[in-house]
Amino acid sequence: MASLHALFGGTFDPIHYGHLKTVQTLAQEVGLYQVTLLPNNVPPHRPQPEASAAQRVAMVKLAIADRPLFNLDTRELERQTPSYTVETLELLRAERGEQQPLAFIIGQDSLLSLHKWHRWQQLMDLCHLLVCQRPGYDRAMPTPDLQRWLEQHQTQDASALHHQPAGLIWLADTPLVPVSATDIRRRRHQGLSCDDLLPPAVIDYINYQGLYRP
Ligand SMILES: Nc1ncnc2c1ncn2[C@@H]1O[C@H](COP(=O)(O)OP(=O)(O)OP(=O)(O)O)[C@@H](O)[C@H]1O
Ligand SMILES: O=C(O)c1ccc[n+]([C@@H]2O[C@H](COP(=O)([O-])O)[C@@H](O)[C@H]2O)c1
Repeated sequence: MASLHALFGGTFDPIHYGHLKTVQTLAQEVGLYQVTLLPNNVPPHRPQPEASAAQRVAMVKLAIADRPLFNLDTRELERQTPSYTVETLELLRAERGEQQPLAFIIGQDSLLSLHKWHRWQQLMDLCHLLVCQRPGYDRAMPTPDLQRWLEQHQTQDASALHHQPAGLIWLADTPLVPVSATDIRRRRHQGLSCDDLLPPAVIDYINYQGLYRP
């Protein structure tokens, strides 16, 4: 069986240490050798990003240049329709076959609103979910039905993620990293420093491009 392929989708407006540090720890926890960053083009459930798709990808490239765990898949940028995860996973499944273990990484905030995603119940037929903790978000699901759904899929056996193609949820024990792209954009708009929140090369790019200006 091929090894577990993990994807990490996001708007990355901009990419930051909340993404990079949590996923680096997650990779050690479950044994991931490669994590593919998947920047979306048209985020389904939020206003359009401030940075263009090209700028968001440029920032991702700078952030991962010295982090060999990560690589980049720009396929969602080729679709002008909303970047529905289920559609991207269907394409990957078709390419990689039924038996390849595939995982999609999300933060706890995304898990809590997963039931609002396009065709959300089909996601578990296509991938595992690896969920990173995030400060300020409840660990319990918003309704008893959703909590039952979570418990039906949850595993505490990391090796199962590598041996089953899809259908499991791993609630990771990753550190709480109190960084969000919203906060970074707000700090920039207010003229505040963002040192320590994202890689220096990304900060240089933001300055050079005049992004998130006051
Ligand atoms: N600090 C963090 N800890 C854990 N997961 C995170 C963190 N920041 C983002 N994520 C997760 O990374 C994925 C992509 O996030 P995204 O690019 O939207 O960043 P964000 O900081 O949540 O952005 P915004 O503040 O604009 O909503 C989402 O699944 C999100 O839950
Ligand atoms: O498929 C959906 O309906 C859907 C709804 C919300 C978010 N997503 C995906 O989840 C990932 C994180 O989203 P975001 O908005 O937190 O950057 C990103 O890959 C999005 O395209 C997907």
